[in-house]
Amino acid sequence: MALVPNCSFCFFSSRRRSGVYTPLANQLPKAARPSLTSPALTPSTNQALKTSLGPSSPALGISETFSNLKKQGKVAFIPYITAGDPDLATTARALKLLDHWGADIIELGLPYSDPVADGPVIQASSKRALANGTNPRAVFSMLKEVVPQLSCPIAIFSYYNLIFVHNMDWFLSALKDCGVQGLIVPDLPLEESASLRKEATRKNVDLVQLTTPTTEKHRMKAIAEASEGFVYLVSSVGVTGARPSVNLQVQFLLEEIKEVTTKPVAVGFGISKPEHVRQLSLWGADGVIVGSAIVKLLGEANSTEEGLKHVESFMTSLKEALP
Ligand SMILES: O=P(O)(O)OC[C@@H](O)[C@@H](O)c1c[nH]c2ccccc12
Repeated sequence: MALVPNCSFCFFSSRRRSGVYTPLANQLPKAARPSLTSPALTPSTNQALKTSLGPSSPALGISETFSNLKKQGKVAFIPYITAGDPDLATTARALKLLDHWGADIIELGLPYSDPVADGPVIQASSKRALANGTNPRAVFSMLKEVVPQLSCPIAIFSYYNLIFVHNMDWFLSALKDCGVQGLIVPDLPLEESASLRKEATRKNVDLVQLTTPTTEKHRMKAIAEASEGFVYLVSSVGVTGARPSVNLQVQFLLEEIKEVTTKPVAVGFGISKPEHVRQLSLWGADGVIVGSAIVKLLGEANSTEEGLKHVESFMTSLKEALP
């Protein structure tokens, strides 16, 4: 199904029993974080470290992150994972490791029962997370503990219905309280986003807007003007999911969008190979967003350890292809 920003979806999510987030075991400052294979990540070491650690320096904002990277001639690497898949303790650990492995911004998805813009990999991931009771409250309580230890900003990814049923003011206050800096709502068309934009601005949360290959230029301009933090350029029509190659149209879409905005533009959908990220950076993308390929590695591994190790080597291969 094409992601059509000017079509509003109406979702009814079934309310879930409240998930519980157990306290995070491994709290390590960025500098002290060994790779996954190191024995240092044992509960007893982490417990000892836990008492001595204060919060790391607060993460930069999303816009600052992009401007710092631009000054260095670098492109932002933005991984997406689904919160609660396979559980929130693993998500807490994955956030810290993605940060340690060089994520510049992390997109954290709230699992939802009707993810119409998602392909099978993220749909399955959401299903697993919902099955273990993951819900926004549990995710936010996990983030309250983890965000102060990250050096990269977090952007929450949520379908609009989850915001609607939890009350917009509560939802955005909760984001602010746990230190989340951005929000991406793929099924909220620009024309229907005024109140959410107003609330997000009040709470100093960047509401990122999305533009697609089918977006008319005048509308692309309006979307870019309304977008905070960065503009999300969806690379291809259809749903999320790794693709063999990058849509060649993206080169022209990037040229077009850069004629109408100076805001950073990050490209997502289908990115899953080093040659994809290399090509996008040559075409002028300010960031690349990788979701399904990472979610698949995590979700299909025999164990969490194995999944995280696969993600580490996959992420390293993509980061090496970026300037
Ligand atoms: O999964 P992909 O093809 O790598 O695309 C990024 C995507 O996962 C993430 O940005 C995202 C997850 N669900 C979405 C729904 C719509 C737009 C974007 C998304």
